[in-house]
Amino acid sequence: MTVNKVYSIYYSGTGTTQKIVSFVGEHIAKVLNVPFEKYNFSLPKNREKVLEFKENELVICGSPTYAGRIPNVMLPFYKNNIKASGALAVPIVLFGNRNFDDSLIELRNTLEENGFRTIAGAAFIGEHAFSYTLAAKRPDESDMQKALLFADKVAEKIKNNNDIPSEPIQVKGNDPIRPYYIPRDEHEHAIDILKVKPKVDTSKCTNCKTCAHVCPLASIDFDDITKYVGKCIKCGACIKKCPEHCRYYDDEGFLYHQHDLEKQFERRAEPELFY
Ligand SMILES: Cc1cc2nc3c(=O)[nH]c(=O)nc-3n(C[C@H](O)[C@H](O)[C@H](O)COP(=O)(O)O)c2cc1C
Repeated sequence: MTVNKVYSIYYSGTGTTQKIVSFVGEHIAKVLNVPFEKYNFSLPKNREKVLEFKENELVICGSPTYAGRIPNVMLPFYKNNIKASGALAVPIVLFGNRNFDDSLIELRNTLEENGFRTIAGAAFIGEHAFSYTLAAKRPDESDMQKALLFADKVAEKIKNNNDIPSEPIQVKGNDPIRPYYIPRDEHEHAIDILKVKPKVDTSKCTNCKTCAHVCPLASIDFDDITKYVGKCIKCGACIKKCPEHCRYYDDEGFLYHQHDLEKQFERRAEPELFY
């Protein structure tokens, strides 16, 4: 099997998926001495086309873990717009130090259903979109070392033709895939964060409109950035990319869940690599 081009494609609200998936793709391309291209479909205008990959191409495809799965609003793009006729693929998920549950296996299955042959997979850890302390500043130096090792293993596998099995890569996760993870309060009652949206501290806002530009669902009103014209998926892009740090959550249930995650999942989760 020869690979003549490597792609990194991803949705990434706060940039952690982008960091790992770009690095892995770029490194593999370097080792194989072939061209490399990135495709970021975080913004709606980049989710309009169908991407088709040929047999001699390798796609490193990334997604953050949301509620233990691929983000449900992005799933249609993963399912319908990333197609292949025998191209190789490597699914990678980024999770916020709790668990990646079934997100990796869901991404693997989706790629296989779309005509890819998955040859490796990985789950890395990224600073949690809801928090500045949970997995703070990850992926860090140690994670990048593991990403390097992983990229080398994938490149090696491609170079040694015989290592490419006909079966999908075995990864951790349940199949059939479990329902979305539900946050719960101290009485085990479900916390509904669906309608929660960040607020704006207008005393700090300079109206630069970064938040409106980076929203993956284009849900922030350009004329009045305190207003929403669509759904909020709480991806954290508007909060973490605001240069003045003026967007925040004040919903009681959401804050309970955030603090609960920070308390319960303080331990350091490590990347899991499958190759
Ligand atoms: C709506 C939502 C749900 C999430 N659910 C999980 C989860 O189930 N498990 C987990 O460990 N992290 C979870 N996270 C954290 C993200 O997986 C983590 O922040 C990831 O690094 C985000 O990737 P990005 O920077 O590419 O957007 C969730 C984040 C969001 C926004």
